[in-house]
Amino acid sequence: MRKRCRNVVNDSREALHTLATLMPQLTAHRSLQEMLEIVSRKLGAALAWISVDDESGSPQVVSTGEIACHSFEVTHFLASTLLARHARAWRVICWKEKVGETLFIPLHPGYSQLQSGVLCKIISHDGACSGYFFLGFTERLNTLSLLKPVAVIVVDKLKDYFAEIIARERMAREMQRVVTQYKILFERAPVLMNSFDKGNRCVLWNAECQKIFGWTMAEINSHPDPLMLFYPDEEVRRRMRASFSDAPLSDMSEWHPLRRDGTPLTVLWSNILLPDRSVLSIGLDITERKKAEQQLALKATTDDLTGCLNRSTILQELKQRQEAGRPFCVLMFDLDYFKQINDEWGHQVGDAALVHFCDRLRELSQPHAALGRVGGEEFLLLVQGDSKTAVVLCETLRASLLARPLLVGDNALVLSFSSGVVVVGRGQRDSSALLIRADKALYDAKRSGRGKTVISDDHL
Ligand SMILES: Nc1nc2c(ncn2[C@@H]2O[C@H](COP(=O)(O)OP(=O)(O)OP(=O)(O)O)[C@@H](O)[C@H]2O)c(=O)[nH]1
Repeated sequence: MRKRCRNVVNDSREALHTLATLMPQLTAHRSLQEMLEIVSRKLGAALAWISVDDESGSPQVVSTGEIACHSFEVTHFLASTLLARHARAWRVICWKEKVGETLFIPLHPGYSQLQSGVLCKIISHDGACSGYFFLGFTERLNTLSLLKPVAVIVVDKLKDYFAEIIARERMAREMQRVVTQYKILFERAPVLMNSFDKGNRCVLWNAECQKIFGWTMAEINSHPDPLMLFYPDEEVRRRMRASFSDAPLSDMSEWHPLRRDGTPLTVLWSNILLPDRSVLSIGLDITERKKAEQQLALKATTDDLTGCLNRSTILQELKQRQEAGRPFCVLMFDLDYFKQINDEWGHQVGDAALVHFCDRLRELSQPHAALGRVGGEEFLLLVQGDSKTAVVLCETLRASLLARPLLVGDNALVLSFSSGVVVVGRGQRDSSALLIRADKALYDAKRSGRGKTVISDDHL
């Protein structure tokens, strides 16, 4: 066995000297482990431990010295001493010899080595926590007659600090538990969480951020201004920085940051300014939801076959343009002999003819024109301009349908249409009257032989 170097207290002068040098070192700033090591070293103990009752029911044991001691042995040892029964704030038991036989099982190396010991029960002033403090020696206690009073004085001093140290260590463990919980929460939560310090360095970038944006934290921090990766536009970055608020989650606003592959996302962000001027951002990626909403909205307003606005949407658009008060033209189109196309070529070719007609018309229309399907083969077009604009458009469309007929196998179908035009002046707000006029002009075009455009000359 290794030769031990001890500083065992063996006369009164030495005891006093030990106490005098030990006491100033016992301060509440130290951890239990540090306290234990100092006391055990100073008093020459081969084993020292502190056992603190825990809320969990199993005592927390801190030990030091050459002989290993485990909480299992401590629990059994304490039970055998019956010290737990004593309600006094502290109490001491001394073993003059063979304490190892009480503390350890026969196979344990400490069984025969440990001869004497001092066990103290300590209850804090407020009774909130209790614990045990043990010092074990390889020498017999009757040769160390001064050890007990020294241990008693030390324990009395320690008692004052125990509650404080234990509470502090519990608090530290609790803090650690909370920090671990938050770390797991930040890391695994299915929401975007990131944080940038006041120097614009990324200090938190959770798994969801990495998954959605595609950047790792190291990649982000390799950029001089990480925000640029997500918002290349300077003005957007300025607005983003202005949105940092110290009111958490009060206003989640919609942003369109870029992913690593350059595709835009739709994210609801709440950017919380923390007291140290760092920013914690919590976000929800609503890109897919937004797309689905847009698709639903599109479906609700467009005609599935031709992609034009549907009947209710084009009529609503007509109303809005009338209310805006600016002059415009209404063109009502109807394909000629469409029934024959269906009958001769089948319904699918009829559908293709409708799509072909709308595609040609869209190509020729102004960017702000509105095209809607109001019936089977009947369409409404709203354009800026006068009757001349409308007539030119109709003629150009006829030329386009002639130049680019609908191809059905080897056959080329030239689509013909009739149209009625109404010029809408300021103050004409009755859309039903306007549609009646357009319909009448269209009917006149049909009656006069089809393939024509008639301008309504009625006045409201
Ligand atoms: N393929 C196809 N046909 C449609 C659709 N909607 C309506 N139709 C057909 O369009 C035809 C319209 O016939 P009519 O109102 O007689 O019109 P037309 O044959 O063009 O005659 P005129 O307008 O007088 O020149 C009907 O046969 C409808 O079944 C559609 O979505 N697809």
